[in-house]
Amino acid sequence: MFQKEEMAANGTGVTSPRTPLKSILTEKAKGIPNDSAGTVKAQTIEELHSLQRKRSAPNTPLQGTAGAFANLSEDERQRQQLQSISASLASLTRGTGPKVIRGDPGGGKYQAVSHVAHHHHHIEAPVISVSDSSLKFTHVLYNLSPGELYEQALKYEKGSFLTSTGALATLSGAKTGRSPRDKRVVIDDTTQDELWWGTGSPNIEMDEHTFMVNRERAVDYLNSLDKVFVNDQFLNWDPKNRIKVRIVSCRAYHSLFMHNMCIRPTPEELENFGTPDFTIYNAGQFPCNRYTHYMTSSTSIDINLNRKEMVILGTQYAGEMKKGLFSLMHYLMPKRHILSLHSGCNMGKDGDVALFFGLSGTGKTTLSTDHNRFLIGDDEHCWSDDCVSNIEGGCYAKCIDLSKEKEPDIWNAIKFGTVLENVVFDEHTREVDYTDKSVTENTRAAYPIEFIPNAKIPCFGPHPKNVILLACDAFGVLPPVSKLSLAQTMYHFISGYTALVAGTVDGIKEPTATFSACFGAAFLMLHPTTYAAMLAEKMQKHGATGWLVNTGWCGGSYGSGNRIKLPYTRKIINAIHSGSLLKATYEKTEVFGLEIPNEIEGVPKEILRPENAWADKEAYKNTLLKLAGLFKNNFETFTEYKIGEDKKLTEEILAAGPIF
Ligand SMILES: Nc1ncnc2c1ncn2[C@@H]1O[C@H](COP(=O)(O)OP(=O)(O)O)[C@@H](O)[C@H]1O
Ligand SMILES: C=C(OP(=O)(O)O)C(=O)O
Ligand SMILES: [Ca+2]
Ligand SMILES: [Mn+2]
Repeated sequence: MFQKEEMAANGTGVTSPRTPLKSILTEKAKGIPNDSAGTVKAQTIEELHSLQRKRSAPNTPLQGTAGAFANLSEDERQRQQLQSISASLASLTRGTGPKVIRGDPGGGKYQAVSHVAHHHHHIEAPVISVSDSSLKFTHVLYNLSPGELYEQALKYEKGSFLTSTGALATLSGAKTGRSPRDKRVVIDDTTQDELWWGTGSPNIEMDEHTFMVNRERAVDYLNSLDKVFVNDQFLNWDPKNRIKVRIVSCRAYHSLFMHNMCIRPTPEELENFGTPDFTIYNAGQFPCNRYTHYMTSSTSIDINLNRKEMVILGTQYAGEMKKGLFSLMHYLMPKRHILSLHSGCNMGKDGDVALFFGLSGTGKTTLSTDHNRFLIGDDEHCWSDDCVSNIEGGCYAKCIDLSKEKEPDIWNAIKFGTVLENVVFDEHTREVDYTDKSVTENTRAAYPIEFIPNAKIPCFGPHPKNVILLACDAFGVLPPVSKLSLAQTMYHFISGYTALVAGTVDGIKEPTATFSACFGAAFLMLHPTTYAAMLAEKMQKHGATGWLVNTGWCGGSYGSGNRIKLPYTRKIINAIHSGSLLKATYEKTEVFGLEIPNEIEGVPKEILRPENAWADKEAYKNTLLKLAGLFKNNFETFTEYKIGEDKKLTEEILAAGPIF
């Protein structure tokens, strides 16, 4: 247990008061009044420095003997917390192993506390490194604050820098995006029947034993380190359906990223945190063993629903943690009859809520972050019988070509506390060049949602009125906006289309169509029709209107046309929110059968109808038919499925695709 003498011996406890030395006055100084207020109370330099940092619970462990009563319970709390963390990190196949103690090995500001119940004396951190892992100590940096994490990153992690606006610039290493091919899900008696496997599914199977092999590898790696970061946080703002998550990681960057992205507990909530519902072991700096069964590269992201654990090896891209937890929610929430959504969400002053679905880069974050509306969340939500709630506590915005004029709220959110991934900055001024793609095109900013001035906190709201499906159509044939019937909404939701221009190689780049069921197949755990049926039911019940918005090209495909200007898309979105677009007159398009409004205030009439915007009408028609064919091929896999109990709706959905 924790003992006072040992604390004093460690240099951080109380020392016996010394008699201050008498000051010597020189002849010269005699005329100058003694400014007693300018003398510090500290007796030593260490003490002086310790005064600089005000103690606070719960992130900074208590030092000294302030408040005997509070101290006791704090010790006990810390002991329990450490027991829980070391249980998390225990090797499950060996009797002995590294021990977890609290604090930073290098900092000296943290107090080492022995957690091992049967050790009644304090054990000091080893001075020499020992090869016997049972003698090894791993320090836990538990729920550190952004300031503490900045210091850790700047001091120990190469590639960490302060930018001119106070953000923490980091590098995610070799991987600058997710590795969906390296994702594995444990197949067991339960998941075999419950989950979506096979063609089109993101869930590639792995057996329980292999999961344990990777888990052991991750845990051993984490335990071999001098320190690990532990975040205990929440998912889902709906208090009835909150999930407790623990993230064990090796980098301050990862800890700060999750601090920003998950919901941050209050000190009281942290005190009563208890056992997490799910734990991530992020040993991303360390590769998996490619000779292990099921491994096809040195990266592996493994989910075990039965053990409520996720293991990350061989990738430091922080988005894996965020989207791994999203996959978990896609499993847990439908079990509670709650629909999990890959969407942004915001609310107007009158309480009208809109959802923004779309694949990566289509505008969920950009368009849900709207200065005239309250932001509920930018990427992951739950729709229950009571409300729509954000799963996360932060946003993850793309930064490529970010401009202050077009996206002021995101721009201003990039300040102290924000993690800026893989951006390039001026070595001297530390000003970020958002146009620079030298590291990657997928540059990102992760910030707490309250960095957006009009965030709706707590992040939930009433049932949605509008469901906006975003597609960045690089073919340039989908209209900038169309109103959808329920069947059309379901057809496009299940299709999950977008077409981006991949790569930055010189020469002409063909747009490539991507179809991703429910606008996020990569994160689905159950068959897409499960989610689709729930969406249809909810939209019907609450009378929500579906819209298809093309945030991509118009007047031609990528190369000849241009991307629709963001201010125009914002005007379109405003007309949806205000209800004015619902009252417009419409005309139906051929092939896709989409209802296009005849006019929208502030948007040039000629861009509303794609064929009018294209100079080459024949090229337009050919491109349109090409895309329609791609839609048809993609939907083939779904034609055998029923969507919910409503047979009529299923038939309507099948008929709601392109006809040619
Ligand atoms: N018309 C437009 N509508 C939406 N986004 C646009 C438009 N034109 C350009 N963009 C850019 O496209 C990107 C959309 O990315 P983002 O909102 O992060 O997508 P998501 O959150 O869906 O992954 C942003 O960089 C944004 O500036
Ligand atoms: C973080 C991601 O989300 P998005 O690109 O949709 O913002 C991702 O897909 O890796
Ligand atoms: Ca996403
Ligand atoms: Mn986004």
